[in-house]
Amino acid sequence: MRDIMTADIPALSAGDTLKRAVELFRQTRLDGIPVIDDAGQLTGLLTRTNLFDALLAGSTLEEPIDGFLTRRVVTVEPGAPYRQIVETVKTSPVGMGVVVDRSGAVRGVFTKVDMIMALFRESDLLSARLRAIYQAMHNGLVSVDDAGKVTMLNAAAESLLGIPEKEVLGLAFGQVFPGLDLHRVMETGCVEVGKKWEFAGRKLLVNCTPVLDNEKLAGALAIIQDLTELEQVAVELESVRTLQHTLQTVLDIAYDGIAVVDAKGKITFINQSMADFMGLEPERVIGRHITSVVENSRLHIVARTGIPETGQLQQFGGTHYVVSRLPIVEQGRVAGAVGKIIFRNPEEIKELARRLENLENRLNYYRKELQKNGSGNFYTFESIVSVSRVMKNLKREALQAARGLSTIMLRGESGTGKELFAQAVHMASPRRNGPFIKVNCAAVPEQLLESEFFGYAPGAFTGARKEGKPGRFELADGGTIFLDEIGDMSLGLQAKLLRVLQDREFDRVGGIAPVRINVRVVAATNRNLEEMVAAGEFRADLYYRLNVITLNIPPLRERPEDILPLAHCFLSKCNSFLGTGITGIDAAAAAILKSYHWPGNVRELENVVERAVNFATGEVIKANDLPMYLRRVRKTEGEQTGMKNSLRSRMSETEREILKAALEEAGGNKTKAAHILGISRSRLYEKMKKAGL
Ligand SMILES: Nc1ncnc2c1ncn2[C@@H]1O[C@H](COP(=O)(O)OP(=O)(O)OP(=O)(O)O)[C@@H](O)[C@H]1O
Repeated sequence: MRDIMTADIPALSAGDTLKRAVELFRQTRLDGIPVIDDAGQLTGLLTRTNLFDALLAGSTLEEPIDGFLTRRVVTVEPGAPYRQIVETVKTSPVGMGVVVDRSGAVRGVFTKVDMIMALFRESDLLSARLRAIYQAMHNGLVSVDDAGKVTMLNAAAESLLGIPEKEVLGLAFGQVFPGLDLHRVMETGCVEVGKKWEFAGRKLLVNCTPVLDNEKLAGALAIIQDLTELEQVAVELESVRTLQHTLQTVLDIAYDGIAVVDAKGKITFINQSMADFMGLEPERVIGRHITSVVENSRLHIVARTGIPETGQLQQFGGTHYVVSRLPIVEQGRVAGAVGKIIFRNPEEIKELARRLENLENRLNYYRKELQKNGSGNFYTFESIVSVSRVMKNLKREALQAARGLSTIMLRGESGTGKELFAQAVHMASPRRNGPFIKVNCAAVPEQLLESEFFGYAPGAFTGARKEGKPGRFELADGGTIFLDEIGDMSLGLQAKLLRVLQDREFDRVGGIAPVRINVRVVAATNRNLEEMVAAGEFRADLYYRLNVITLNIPPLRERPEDILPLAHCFLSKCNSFLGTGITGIDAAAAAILKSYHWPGNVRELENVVERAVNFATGEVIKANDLPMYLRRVRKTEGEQTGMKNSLRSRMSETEREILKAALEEAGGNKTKAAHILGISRSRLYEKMKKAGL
C-alpha cells in the first residue's frame, strides 16, 4: 500500500467551512478529503459529491462542512497487501479509500488511478518474470493467441526449430510449423502430452496445452523437447549401465579384495572377494564407515589426504597381507579411495602350480595303487604301522582270527584303519588267493543294495542285463567279503544277510534256485551297535551272528606312541608320490602332532602330513607347516594343564576346541571342516551336537 497510495494530502476538520473545502479540492484534485478531529483521528470524508449536494441545498460557503460529511469511510493500513487493496477499491462507494495507521492517524489516500498505475507495474513485473522463465527453460516453448497466431518463441524453441522468433511472430502456427496440430487443443481445451513431431530434421516430443482466461480460450502453448537428445541420453545411460555391470563382474571375479569408499570414508563398493574375506554380504557393508568393518583400515585417511599408499603390509586376523590404497580424484578433488588386498602373490601362484603338479603325481600314484590292488596287492599285518602295545596285541589277535573261518567284526572310530585290518585278515587267511570284495553299505543306494549284494537272475526286471548279474557275495565266493559301515544297512537287508550267514546261501533277485557260496565275512562299523539293537534299528540275531570275533581298533589318541611312526610312514609315502624330499619332522612339529587329540584318527594324521609336505619350505616339517587349528589346540591344552578336570571332561573339552578350530579354519564350511579332520560330515555333525556347537 505504501508504494501505491497518495501521501502528503491536506485534511479538513469538522469546523472548517465549505469555502475551505472548495479551495482544497481545487488544489489537490482529489475526489475526497479526509476529515480529522483535534487528535488527528479520522472522523469522516468529504467527497466532491458531498460538496455539490451542500451547495445545491442552498448552503453558503461560510457554513461548516460538519453536516455534509460521509461518515462510513473505507480504510486500509499502510502495510495492506495488493490483493486486499484491489478488493477494498472494488467495494468502496466512492472509489477511493483512506490509509490509516494503527494509531488511527491519516497517512494518505488511495484512488483508482493509484490502483491502475500499480496494476501496470505489477503486470510489467509479471511479464518480465515470465519471459525470464521462458527464456531460461531447457525445453522449447511456442505460444499462440486465440487466433492461432504465433506470439512467442523462447530461445530453446528458436534453436530446436531453427527459426528466430522475430521471423514468425504474428504468423499462423500451422503455416510456419506444419505437422503439429495445435488447433485441436484450442478446440477441445484439453491438454495433449507426448505428441511426436518431426521438424527441421529433428525428432521432437511435444506437450500442448490451452491457455484459458476466465474459462475463455486465450491461446495455446507448445512445450517441445528434443527426442534425439533423450534417446541419446537413454543410449548413454544403457552403455553406462552395461559398463558398470561389466566392471562389477570383472571386479567380482578378481582374486584380490577390492573396496571403494567415498570422501567421508563410507563404503560405496566391495567386490565378492573382499566380502568373502570380511565374511559379510556386500549389501550389508555398503554405506557403513570402513573402520566399522575393518578396524585398522586407513582407506578413509587416503580418501581425505589424497596421498596414495601402495604395497603396504596390513594385518587381518593375525595374518599380514599386502595392501594398496589409491585416492579417487574427480576434477581435481579427492572424491574417495579404492583399497586392494592382494591375497595371492606370484610366490603363492608358483606354490599353487607346485601343488597342482603334486596332485598329478598323487593321482598317478593312486592309479598305480589301484591297479596293484586289482591284482590282489593288499595291506598285510606287516604293513599296518604300529609300535604301541595295544596295537601289537590287536594284530596278534587278528592274525589268529584270520586263520579260522569265523565272521570278524571290526569296531573303531572312523579313520582308525578298519579296512586295513580287513585286508590284512584276508591276506593272512587261507583264502588269500581268493577274491577280496568290499561293499560299503552306506554308499550303495537302498533300492540297489539287494541286487548289489545278491545279484539278479536273467530278465529279472526291466532294464536288467539279459544275462543277469552276479552279486558281491557271488563274486566273493572262495574269498572274503568286507561289509563296511554295516550299521547303516536297512532292517530288510539285515534279515537277508542273516540268512547268508546262517545257511551260506541266498536267492538272486528274480532267481528261482538258491545260490550256495563259501565266503568269509568281515564286517566293520564305527556306530554303537548295542545302542542300535536297543533302539530296534539293528537286528539282535544278526548282531550276535556278526559278533563272533570282535576286534576293537583303538582311536589314535589312545595310542600316542603310534603317531610319529605313522607320520614318518606317511611322510615317505608323500615324498614318493609328490616327488618331494622332506627328510623328517622337527621337534616342535613332532610335539604338536603328539599332543593333538586326532578326532579323525590316522586318516586325519595322513591328511595333516600330506598338507605339511605341501606347505613345507625347508627340508623338514616345522611347526609352521602344520595347520593353524592344530597349533592353536595345543596351546589351549597347555593352558589347561593346571585344571583338575577328569580325563573324560578334558578330552571332550579338547575335542570341542579342535572342532571349533577346524570349523574356523574352514570358514564355517562343514564339508571342509570334516575333510580337515578326516571324518565324515555326519560324524562331524554328531560331534558338533555332542559338543553343543
Ligand atoms: N596303522 C596304519 N598304518 C598305515 N596306515 C594306516 C594305518 N591305520 C590307518 N591308516 C591309513 O588311514 C586311512 C584310514 O584307514 P581306513 O580307511 O582303514 O579306516 P577306517 O577305520 O576303515 O575308516 P572309516 O570307518 O571311515 O571307513 C587309510 O588311508 C589308511 O591307509
